[in-house]
Amino acid sequence: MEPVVELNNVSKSFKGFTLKDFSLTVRKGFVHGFIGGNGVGKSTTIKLIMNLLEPDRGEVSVFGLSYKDHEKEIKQRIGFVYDEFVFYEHLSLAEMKDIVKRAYKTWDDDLFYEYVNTFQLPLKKPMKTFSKGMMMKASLTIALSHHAELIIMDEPTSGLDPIFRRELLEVLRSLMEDGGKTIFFSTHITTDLDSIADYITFIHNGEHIFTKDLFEMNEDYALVKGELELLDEETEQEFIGIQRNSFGFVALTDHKERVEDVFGDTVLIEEPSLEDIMFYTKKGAADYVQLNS
Ligand SMILES: Nc1ncnc2c1ncn2[C@@H]1O[C@H](COP(=O)(O)OP(=O)(O)OP(=O)(O)O)[C@@H](O)[C@H]1O
Repeated sequence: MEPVVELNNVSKSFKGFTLKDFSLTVRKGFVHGFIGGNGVGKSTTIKLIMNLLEPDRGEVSVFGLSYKDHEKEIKQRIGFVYDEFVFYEHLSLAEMKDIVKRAYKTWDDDLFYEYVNTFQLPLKKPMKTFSKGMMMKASLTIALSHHAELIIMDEPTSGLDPIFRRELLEVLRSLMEDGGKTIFFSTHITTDLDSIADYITFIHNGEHIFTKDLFEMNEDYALVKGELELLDEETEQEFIGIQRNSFGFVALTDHKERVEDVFGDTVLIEEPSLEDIMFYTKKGAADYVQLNS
Protein backbone atom coordinates (compact mmCIF):
# COMPACT_ATOMS: atom_id res chain seq x y z
CA MET A 1 0.00 0.00 0.00
CA GLU A 2 1.26 3.43 -0.95
CA PRO A 3 2.78 5.36 1.98
CA VAL A 4 1.64 8.97 2.32
CA VAL A 5 3.77 9.84 5.33
CA GLU A 6 7.04 8.19 6.24
CA LEU A 7 9.23 8.89 9.23
CA ASN A 8 12.48 6.99 9.23
CA ASN A 9 14.40 6.82 12.49
CA VAL A 10 13.53 10.39 13.32
CA SER A 11 14.96 11.89 16.52
CA LYS A 12 14.24 15.25 18.08
CA SER A 13 15.44 16.43 21.49
CA PHE A 14 14.28 19.21 23.76
CA LYS A 15 15.49 19.83 27.27
CA GLY A 16 14.04 16.90 29.22
CA PHE A 17 12.40 15.17 26.26
CA THR A 18 13.57 13.10 23.30
CA LEU A 19 11.63 11.61 20.45
CA LYS A 20 13.78 8.54 19.85
CA ASP A 21 14.45 6.87 16.49
CA PHE A 22 10.81 7.23 15.60
CA SER A 23 9.64 5.39 12.49
CA LEU A 24 6.10 5.54 11.16
CA THR A 25 4.25 4.82 7.93
CA VAL A 26 0.82 6.31 7.24
CA ARG A 27 -0.87 4.54 4.34
CA LYS A 28 -2.97 6.11 1.65
CA GLY A 29 -6.73 5.71 1.94
CA PHE A 30 -6.90 5.00 5.66
CA VAL A 31 -7.72 6.71 8.93
CA HIS A 32 -4.72 6.48 11.21
CA GLY A 33 -5.08 7.37 14.89
CA PHE A 34 -2.13 8.52 16.95
CA ILE A 35 -2.57 7.87 20.65
CA GLY A 36 -0.59 8.43 23.81
CA GLY A 37 -0.80 10.28 27.13
CA ASN A 38 0.06 13.91 27.85
CA GLY A 39 3.51 15.13 26.90
CA VAL A 40 4.65 11.91 25.22
CA GLY A 41 5.52 13.51 21.85
CA LYS A 42 2.35 13.51 19.73
CA SER A 43 2.46 17.21 18.83
CA THR A 44 6.21 17.03 18.28
CA THR A 45 5.72 14.18 15.79
CA ILE A 46 2.94 16.06 14.00
CA LYS A 47 5.09 19.20 13.79
CA LEU A 48 7.86 17.09 12.26
CA ILE A 49 5.41 15.72 9.69
CA MET A 50 4.31 19.30 8.92
CA ASN A 51 7.91 20.57 8.74
CA LEU A 52 7.17 22.99 11.58
CA LEU A 53 10.12 21.37 13.33
CA GLU A 54 13.27 19.95 11.81
CA PRO A 55 14.49 16.57 12.97
CA ASP A 56 17.90 16.30 14.64
CA ARG A 57 18.34 13.01 12.80
CA GLY A 58 16.35 10.83 10.42
CA GLU A 59 14.12 11.50 7.44
CA VAL A 60 10.60 12.73 6.92
CA SER A 61 8.82 12.30 3.61
CA VAL A 62 5.25 13.13 2.62
CA PHE A 63 3.70 11.84 -0.64
CA GLY A 64 7.13 10.30 -1.25
CA LEU A 65 8.68 13.80 -1.38
CA SER A 66 11.10 15.53 0.95
CA TYR A 67 10.48 19.01 2.33
CA LYS A 68 13.94 20.07 1.24
CA ASP A 69 12.92 20.24 -2.41
CA HIS A 70 9.12 20.08 -2.37
CA GLU A 71 7.80 22.07 0.58
CA LYS A 72 5.24 24.06 -1.44
CA GLU A 73 3.85 21.06 -3.28
CA ILE A 74 3.53 19.02 -0.09
CA LYS A 75 1.74 21.81 1.81
CA GLN A 76 -0.72 22.29 -1.06
CA ARG A 77 -1.85 18.72 -0.62
CA ILE A 78 -2.29 18.76 3.19
CA GLY A 79 -5.18 20.06 5.27
CA PHE A 80 -3.88 20.80 8.74
CA VAL A 81 -5.99 21.23 11.87
CA TYR A 82 -4.01 22.39 14.84
CA ASP A 83 -5.08 22.37 18.49
CA GLU A 84 -4.04 25.93 19.19
CA PHE A 85 -5.48 29.17 17.97
CA VAL A 86 -3.88 29.78 14.57
CA PHE A 87 -6.14 32.46 13.15
CA TYR A 88 -6.03 36.21 13.52
CA GLU A 89 -8.59 36.72 16.25
CA HIS A 90 -10.02 40.02 15.11
CA LEU A 91 -10.93 38.70 11.64
CA SER A 92 -14.22 37.14 10.67
CA LEU A 93 -14.29 33.72 9.04
CA ALA A 94 -15.11 35.32 5.66
CA GLU A 95 -12.07 37.61 5.96
CA MET A 96 -9.89 34.74 7.07
CA LYS A 97 -11.01 32.68 4.09
CA ASP A 98 -10.01 35.45 1.69
CA ILE A 99 -6.49 35.43 3.12
CA VAL A 100 -6.05 31.66 3.27
CA LYS A 101 -7.49 30.90 -0.17
CA ARG A 102 -4.65 32.80 -1.87
CA ALA A 103 -2.22 30.15 -0.64
CA TYR A 104 -4.02 27.24 -2.34
CA LYS A 105 -4.29 26.57 -6.06
CA THR A 106 -7.14 24.14 -5.48
CA TRP A 107 -9.19 26.34 -3.10
CA ASP A 108 -12.93 25.72 -3.58
CA ASP A 109 -15.31 28.46 -2.36
CA ASP A 110 -18.38 26.26 -2.88
CA LEU A 111 -16.91 23.59 -0.66
CA PHE A 112 -16.04 26.23 1.95
CA TYR A 113 -19.65 27.49 2.06
CA GLU A 114 -20.90 23.92 2.24
CA TYR A 115 -18.91 23.31 5.43
CA VAL A 116 -19.92 26.73 6.81
CA ASN A 117 -23.51 25.60 6.33
CA THR A 118 -22.99 22.12 7.75
CA PHE A 119 -21.32 23.53 10.84
CA GLN A 120 -23.66 26.55 11.01
CA LEU A 121 -20.76 28.95 11.39
CA PRO A 122 -21.24 32.73 11.38
CA LEU A 123 -19.29 34.32 8.53
CA LYS A 124 -19.25 37.92 9.72
CA LYS A 125 -18.62 37.68 13.47
CA PRO A 126 -15.03 38.21 14.71
CA MET A 127 -13.55 34.83 15.41
CA LYS A 128 -12.44 35.96 18.86
CA THR A 129 -16.09 35.52 19.88
CA PHE A 130 -16.09 31.85 18.79
CA SER A 131 -16.35 29.06 21.35
CA LYS A 132 -13.72 26.29 21.32
CA GLY A 133 -16.08 24.05 19.35
CA MET A 134 -16.75 26.79 16.79
CA MET A 135 -13.03 27.46 16.44
CA MET A 136 -12.42 23.80 15.76
CA LYS A 137 -15.20 23.79 13.14
CA ALA A 138 -13.74 26.93 11.54
CA SER A 139 -10.28 25.42 11.52
CA LEU A 140 -11.63 22.23 9.98
CA THR A 141 -13.65 24.17 7.38
CA ILE A 142 -10.52 25.98 6.24
CA ALA A 143 -8.45 22.79 6.23
CA LEU A 144 -11.03 20.92 4.13
CA SER A 145 -11.79 23.58 1.52
CA HIS A 146 -8.85 22.99 -0.79
CA HIS A 147 -9.40 19.30 -1.57
CA ALA A 148 -6.49 18.16 0.56
CA GLU A 149 -5.44 14.55 0.03
CA LEU A 150 -4.01 14.23 3.52
CA ILE A 151 -5.77 15.63 6.60
CA ILE A 152 -3.60 15.98 9.68
CA MET A 153 -5.16 16.96 12.96
CA ASP A 154 -3.62 17.49 16.35
CA GLU A 155 -6.11 16.61 19.08
CA PRO A 156 -9.17 17.74 17.09
CA THR A 157 -11.63 16.44 19.67
CA SER A 158 -9.98 17.62 22.88
CA GLY A 159 -12.14 19.87 25.01
CA LEU A 160 -15.18 19.33 22.78
CA ASP A 161 -18.56 18.09 23.85
CA PRO A 162 -19.68 14.58 22.83
CA ILE A 163 -22.20 15.87 20.29
CA PHE A 164 -19.63 17.87 18.40
CA ARG A 165 -17.13 15.02 18.63
CA ARG A 166 -19.67 12.78 16.97
CA GLU A 167 -20.40 15.41 14.31
CA LEU A 168 -16.70 15.70 13.58
CA LEU A 169 -16.33 11.93 13.25
CA GLU A 170 -19.28 11.93 10.83
CA VAL A 171 -17.57 14.58 8.68
CA LEU A 172 -14.37 12.54 8.67
CA ARG A 173 -16.26 9.40 7.76
CA SER A 174 -17.97 11.10 4.82
CA LEU A 175 -14.62 12.48 3.67
CA MET A 176 -13.29 8.95 3.51
CA GLU A 177 -16.20 7.84 1.34
CA ASP A 178 -14.74 9.74 -1.62
CA GLY A 179 -11.74 7.43 -1.51
CA GLY A 180 -8.14 8.41 -2.00
CA LYS A 181 -7.99 10.54 1.13
CA THR A 182 -5.89 9.85 4.19
CA ILE A 183 -6.48 11.08 7.72
CA PHE A 184 -3.90 11.12 10.49
CA PHE A 185 -4.94 12.48 13.85
CA SER A 186 -3.74 12.49 17.40
CA THR A 187 -6.04 12.07 20.33
CA HIS A 188 -6.12 10.91 23.88
CA ILE A 189 -9.84 10.20 23.66
CA THR A 190 -9.43 6.65 22.47
CA THR A 191 -13.15 5.94 22.17
CA ASP A 192 -13.20 8.32 19.20
CA LEU A 193 -10.99 5.90 17.33
CA ASP A 194 -12.94 2.70 17.92
CA SER A 195 -15.51 3.62 15.32
CA ILE A 196 -13.35 5.23 12.68
CA ALA A 197 -9.66 4.27 12.70
CA ASP A 198 -8.08 1.63 10.49
CA TYR A 199 -4.63 1.87 12.06
CA ILE A 200 -3.43 2.95 15.48
CA THR A 201 0.02 4.11 16.47
CA PHE A 202 0.79 4.22 20.17
CA ILE A 203 3.56 6.52 21.41
CA HIS A 204 4.91 6.60 24.94
CA ASN A 205 7.73 8.78 26.32
CA GLY A 206 8.95 9.64 22.82
CA GLU A 207 9.05 6.03 21.69
CA HIS A 208 7.03 4.25 19.06
CA ILE A 209 5.40 1.40 20.98
CA PHE A 210 3.33 -0.07 18.16
CA THR A 211 1.45 0.54 14.93
CA LYS A 212 -1.36 -1.91 14.43
CA ASP A 213 -4.37 -2.59 12.30
CA LEU A 214 -7.39 -1.94 14.54
CA PHE A 215 -9.26 -4.93 13.14
CA GLU A 216 -6.34 -7.25 13.95
CA MET A 217 -6.02 -5.68 17.38
CA ASN A 218 -9.61 -6.58 18.12
CA GLU A 219 -8.88 -10.15 17.04
CA ASP A 220 -5.59 -10.59 18.91
CA TYR A 221 -5.87 -8.67 22.15
CA ALA A 222 -7.80 -9.84 25.20
CA LEU A 223 -8.24 -8.76 28.78
CA VAL A 224 -7.83 -11.77 31.05
CA LYS A 225 -9.17 -11.95 34.60
CA GLY A 226 -8.36 -14.74 37.02
CA GLU A 227 -7.15 -15.82 40.44
CA LEU A 228 -3.64 -15.03 41.60
CA GLU A 229 -2.74 -18.75 41.99
CA LEU A 230 -2.84 -19.06 38.20
CA LEU A 231 0.16 -16.76 37.86
CA ASP A 232 3.71 -18.10 37.97
CA GLU A 233 6.92 -17.33 36.15
CA GLU A 234 5.81 -19.29 33.11
CA THR A 235 2.18 -18.18 32.79
CA GLU A 236 3.12 -14.53 33.35
CA GLN A 237 5.05 -14.69 30.09
CA GLU A 238 1.71 -14.80 28.26
CA PHE A 239 0.94 -11.21 29.21
CA ILE A 240 2.00 -7.74 28.14
CA GLY A 241 1.04 -6.21 31.47
CA ILE A 242 -0.50 -7.55 34.67
CA GLN A 243 -2.34 -5.80 37.48
CA ARG A 244 -2.81 -7.63 40.76
CA ASN A 245 -5.27 -6.86 43.52
CA SER A 246 -6.66 -8.71 46.51
CA PHE A 247 -9.34 -10.39 44.34
CA GLY A 248 -7.03 -11.66 41.63
CA PHE A 249 -5.37 -10.33 38.51
CA VAL A 250 -6.31 -8.54 35.32
CA ALA A 251 -3.86 -8.82 32.44
CA LEU A 252 -3.55 -8.01 28.78
CA THR A 253 -2.43 -10.39 26.07
CA ASP A 254 -1.96 -9.91 22.35
CA HIS A 255 -2.36 -13.61 21.55
CA LYS A 256 -5.86 -14.36 22.70
CA GLU A 257 -6.11 -17.87 21.22
CA ARG A 258 -2.95 -19.09 22.96
CA VAL A 259 -4.16 -17.76 26.30
CA GLU A 260 -7.47 -19.55 25.76
CA ASP A 261 -5.49 -22.78 25.26
CA VAL A 262 -3.21 -22.23 28.26
CA PHE A 263 -5.88 -21.17 30.78
CA GLY A 264 -9.04 -22.80 29.40
CA ASP A 265 -12.09 -21.77 31.37
CA THR A 266 -10.18 -20.98 34.56
CA VAL A 267 -10.09 -17.33 33.49
CA LEU A 268 -12.55 -14.75 32.21
CA ILE A 269 -11.66 -13.38 28.79
CA GLU A 270 -13.00 -9.99 27.74
CA GLU A 271 -12.54 -7.59 24.86
CA PRO A 272 -10.21 -4.76 25.91
CA SER A 273 -10.81 -1.13 25.06
CA LEU A 274 -8.02 0.88 23.45
CA GLU A 275 -7.59 2.52 26.82
CA ASP A 276 -6.98 -0.91 28.42
CA ILE A 277 -4.42 -1.67 25.72
CA MET A 278 -2.61 1.62 26.36
CA PHE A 279 -2.73 1.18 30.14
CA TYR A 280 -1.41 -2.40 30.24
CA THR A 281 1.18 -1.83 27.52
CA LYS A 282 2.56 1.12 29.50
CA LYS A 283 2.39 -0.87 32.72
CA GLY A 284 4.22 -3.81 31.13
CA ALA A 285 6.97 -1.49 29.88
CA ALA A 286 7.31 0.14 33.33
CA ASP A 287 7.47 -3.26 35.09
CA TYR A 288 10.07 -4.42 32.59
CA VAL A 289 12.25 -1.39 33.32
CA GLN A 290 11.85 -1.95 37.07
CA LEU A 291 12.78 -5.65 36.83
CA ASN A 292 15.81 -4.97 34.71
CA SER A 293 17.24 -1.93 36.47
N1 LIG B 1 9.54 23.79 21.41
C1 LIG B 1 9.78 23.09 22.52
N2 LIG B 1 10.79 23.41 23.35
C2 LIG B 1 11.03 22.70 24.48
N3 LIG B 1 10.31 21.62 24.86
C3 LIG B 1 9.30 21.24 24.08
C4 LIG B 1 8.98 21.95 22.87
N4 LIG B 1 7.91 21.34 22.29
C5 LIG B 1 7.59 20.31 23.10
N5 LIG B 1 8.42 20.25 24.16
C6 LIG B 1 8.38 19.22 25.24
O1 LIG B 1 8.39 17.95 24.62
C7 LIG B 1 7.52 17.04 25.32
C8 LIG B 1 6.53 16.44 24.34
O2 LIG B 1 5.61 17.44 23.97
P1 LIG B 1 4.43 17.22 22.93
O3 LIG B 1 3.73 18.53 22.83
O4 LIG B 1 4.96 16.62 21.70
O5 LIG B 1 3.52 16.15 23.69
P2 LIG B 1 2.03 15.64 23.37
O6 LIG B 1 2.08 14.15 23.35
O7 LIG B 1 1.49 16.31 22.18
O8 LIG B 1 1.28 16.10 24.69
P3 LIG B 1 -0.23 16.66 24.94
O9 LIG B 1 -1.18 15.53 24.69
O10 LIG B 1 -0.17 17.03 26.40
O11 LIG B 1 -0.43 17.84 24.04
C9 LIG B 1 6.90 17.83 26.46
O12 LIG B 1 7.64 17.56 27.63
C10 LIG B 1 7.07 19.27 26.03
O13 LIG B 1 7.20 20.11 27.16
